[in-house]
Amino acid sequence: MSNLPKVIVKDKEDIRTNHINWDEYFMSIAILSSLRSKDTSTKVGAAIVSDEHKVLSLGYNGMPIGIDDSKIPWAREGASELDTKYPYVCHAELNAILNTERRLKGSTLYVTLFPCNECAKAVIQAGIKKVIFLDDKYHDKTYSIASRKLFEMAGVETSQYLGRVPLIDFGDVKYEL
Ligand SMILES: Nc1ccn([C@H]2C[C@H](O)[C@@H](COP(=O)(O)O)O2)c(=O)n1
Ligand SMILES: [Zn+2]
Repeated sequence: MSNLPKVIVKDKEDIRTNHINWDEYFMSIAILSSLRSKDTSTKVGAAIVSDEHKVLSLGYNGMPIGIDDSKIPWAREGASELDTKYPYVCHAELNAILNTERRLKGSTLYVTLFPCNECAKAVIQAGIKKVIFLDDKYHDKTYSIASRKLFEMAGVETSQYLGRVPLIDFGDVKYEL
């Protein structure tokens, strides 16, 4: 039996419906990347893409390289902030920026969660010109408001992805909206 995916398209004659579009393709890659994250509550994935539709880098939220992530808490709350994940975890967008030596000027970031202000600063400094995000669950948090201000002032275009998302199911790890 073949392990290749069976090709199912609605209309084999219609060139528009028998393949996914660029946004669907790159957001799907960001979603798939998010499933690499060990965060038990929010898995975030990011893909940085050139204006020629080439993938320049990928990332997901995780502990910094060389840090034994089984020794760091993944908790959201603890006796002190030091007992939570927040001071240690490296965000998906920052990882994607740091995971490449390629020039990112003029590129587009696809990310499954709207960037925080720290990542927004890194996005701007890297010369990324467009951010396409999926979820915006922290829209009213101060760091999201600051991100929007920073992006606007720096001329970084942002837009929410409202297209189709893939069904990814590895059994024990799956993506659900
Ligand atoms: N744009 C973002 C926002 C957050 N993250 C990471 C940081 C944490 O690992 C997780 C958020 O956890 P929660 O507070 O929802 O339990 O997502 C990121 O990578 N990029
Ligand atoms: Zn961030």
